[in-house]
Amino acid sequence: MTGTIIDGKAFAEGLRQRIAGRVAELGRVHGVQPGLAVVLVGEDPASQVYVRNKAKQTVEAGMRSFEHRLPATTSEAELLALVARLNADEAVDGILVQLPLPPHVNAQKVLEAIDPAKDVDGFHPVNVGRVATGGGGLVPCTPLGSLMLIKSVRRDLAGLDAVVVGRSNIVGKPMAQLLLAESCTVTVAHSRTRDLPGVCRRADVLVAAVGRPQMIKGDWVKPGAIVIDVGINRVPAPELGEGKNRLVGDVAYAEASAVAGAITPVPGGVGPMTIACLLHNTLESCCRRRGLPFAAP
Ligand SMILES: Nc1nc2c(c(=O)[nH]1)N[C@@H](CN(C=O)c1ccc(C(=O)N[C@@H](CCC(=O)O)C(=O)O)cc1)CN2
Ligand SMILES: [Mg+2]
Repeated sequence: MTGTIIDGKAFAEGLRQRIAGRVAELGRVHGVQPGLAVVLVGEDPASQVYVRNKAKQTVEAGMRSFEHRLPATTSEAELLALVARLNADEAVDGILVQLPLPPHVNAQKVLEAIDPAKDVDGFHPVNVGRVATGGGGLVPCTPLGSLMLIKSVRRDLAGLDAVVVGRSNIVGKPMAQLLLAESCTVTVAHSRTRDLPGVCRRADVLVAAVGRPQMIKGDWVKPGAIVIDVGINRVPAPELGEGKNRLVGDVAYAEASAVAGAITPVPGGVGPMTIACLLHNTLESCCRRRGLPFAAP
């Protein structure tokens, strides 16, 4: 038996098309064009790819893209000054500072300097608090996309046992909040959890966000479970040629897909949803900032 493969690439493409339709309508009816500013500090190769893709998909959705590429030597004060300018810029509805930042910059301080109304990453404590209290804050993109994929295979999650492996501020903690809001019974597991395989085996919904290649084995998965793999790990792949790498998730996919009811692949699962949800949040912040109605696209 192989579980349903949840095609995040196709879902993200559909979502981006629906967003583009809404953006076109905003322009026609209200003369408004959402704008997203993305800030990249330094030359991290993966971050450069993500930022390029964000800018490309922003423009394809009909939004304005403002790219700010700064050298790795940029000081915290210079970065804070840029954030202040973007906060004040009426054409900018969303601000995203690509992570990771260089070690000499206090990332939390920079994230907290972003106007919560423009915080399309949903990392500002005001949005974290609103999401935790059900108050309609901007939701971090990866957990939001993961929830959309879960709900694409099962609408009603009430009463299900959900296990989130990983407790990061970016994925694990907000994911747990979203599943709790869906009336799941949520466990957040992490590196110090006792009997992690046993805890995972209880999960009707299992979200893996630990950053360890293929750590979650097939026999940790409850038969029929929905498995969401947030991991993006580059591992050596000598079979592809000398010095080559390939991407794997946090889940041992071949084993787990034989047991799961539905599972996301890596690549092509959660990853593409992250940028689609960034556009979703930019549309949402544009509408909310201007007092226009926003309904999920
Ligand atoms: N400010 C932020 N920084 C970072 C975030 C974030 O949400 N906000 N998330 C990650 C990186 N990220 C977006 O920034 C991201 C990661 C992965 C993908 C994606 O499409 N992955 C593909 C594979 C891509 C590849 O081949 O490398 C997939 O999984 O299919 C998009 C965006 C860290 N920083
Ligand atoms: Mg992400």
